[in-house]
Amino acid sequence: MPLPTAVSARRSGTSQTIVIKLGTSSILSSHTSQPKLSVLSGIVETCAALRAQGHRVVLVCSGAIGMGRLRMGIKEKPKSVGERQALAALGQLRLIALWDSLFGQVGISVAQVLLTRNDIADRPRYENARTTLATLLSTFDSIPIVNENDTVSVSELRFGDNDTLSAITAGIVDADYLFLCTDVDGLYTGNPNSDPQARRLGLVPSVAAARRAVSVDTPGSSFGTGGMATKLIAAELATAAGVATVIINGAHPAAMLSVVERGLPPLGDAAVDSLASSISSLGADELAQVGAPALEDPPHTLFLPISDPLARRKWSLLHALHPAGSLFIDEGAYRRLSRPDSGGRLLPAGVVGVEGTWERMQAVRIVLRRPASDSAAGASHAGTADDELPPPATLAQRGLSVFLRNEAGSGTSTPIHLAGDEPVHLVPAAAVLEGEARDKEEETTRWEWIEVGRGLANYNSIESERIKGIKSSQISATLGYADSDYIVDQLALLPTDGAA
Ligand SMILES: N[C@@H](CCC(=O)OP(=O)(O)O)C(=O)O
Repeated sequence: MPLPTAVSARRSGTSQTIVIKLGTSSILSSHTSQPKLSVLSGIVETCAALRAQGHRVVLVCSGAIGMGRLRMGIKEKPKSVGERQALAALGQLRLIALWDSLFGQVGISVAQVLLTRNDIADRPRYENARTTLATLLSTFDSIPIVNENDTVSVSELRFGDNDTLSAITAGIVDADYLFLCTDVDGLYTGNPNSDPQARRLGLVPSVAAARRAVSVDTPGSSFGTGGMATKLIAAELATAAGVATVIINGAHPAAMLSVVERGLPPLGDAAVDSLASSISSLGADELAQVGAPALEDPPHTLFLPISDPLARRKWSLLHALHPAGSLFIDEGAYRRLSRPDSGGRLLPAGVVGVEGTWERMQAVRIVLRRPASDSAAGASHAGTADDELPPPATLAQRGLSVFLRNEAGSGTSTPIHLAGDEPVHLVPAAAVLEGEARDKEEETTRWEWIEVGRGLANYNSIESERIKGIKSSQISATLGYADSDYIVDQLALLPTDGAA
């Protein structure tokens, strides 16, 4: 089915697609817990004005749990998952009813879109969500209001925070702008309440540079799930998809009109270059340049879209589709994949292990297994609960158990944010593949596991397990059929720091 114009006519003329993310703190008062009606009305008026200028608007709105607490008169934060999910069910209804009534005053139809990661887990479902959103925007000229489907989402299929959800939504609808509304004026280098040197970043050409410039003590979204860390992740995801990302104070929604009217500075502009260096060097004089006068009114932080964004399919593969498992590859396979003529296809011969359960055409992680250098091994294991690898004699009896951990060591969840400076390390809790006989040398090798890319599986996980390590010419004899010579297609490699 051809895509409606909202998605296909990207950046044509002056009509833009604008995603606005509203956190709980933007819509509910932290003092009274009541809806900020004047702010909500301002958002409605701003959306109406943007649409009158020919733009399309998508809202990503938090607050279901907060509204549920308000409705049920619950003062404390809910502790159990069940309570949070039930309160979200009670509150989402109120939230959407409030928006429906406010937008109804200006004749705009709104549509509720509740998503879990599962809903965009594979290519067909991702395309389905894309078509639905595009149809809502174009055919029905409405404003989709997106939230996580908190009531049914289980931890491994959660987006986790609506900053990330909004960035993924922005990628799905090919947005031009993503506005992350919060309760401060932008991204600060420190906490302006306690640090007189703290500056608001104005124009940010590189999220990585901004990350180096910003201390962890930055304010923002103190009443919601996401803080500035999740906003930076969202900015990185969205700018990689070619979406200009703006952190702005949600208390003054009309400011978004000025930002869109002004447009983006020309890429490669000298001012942008000088700001790029000022942010990364952090000198006091240079920091004074951050927050250029052009961005003072209205105050905000603007992350420029990267000039050569990832192609849509590659972006969705790396950042939106939910990987159902992992294929572990050897260094030879990784070298072949890194060649420009690899065609993004992986032969079964280079696969040394399979983990997870998936069907054909689901996304899988491509994980490089290589002997750990001493320093890398030390870094990978620092601070882990399972610090010591099991002794070699027991390895063959243990099932493969790996968890993802980023450089900051922030836990065991699977991060979807993988385009940063550092590769994400898979830390082996037991560096052995289940049921696999290892020779002495293999058993004593300490492996390092690095996610290097993602791809779409041509064979399901059971088939993949059976054909791993064999030549393509043997697939037919092994499975009784051979639908493809390749175990994975459409493989996209992550940016690396020289993993091979
Ligand atoms: N989905 C949840 C909010 C999750 C979230 O990220 O909240 P916030 O940090 O306020 O944007 C809800 O509607 O309550």
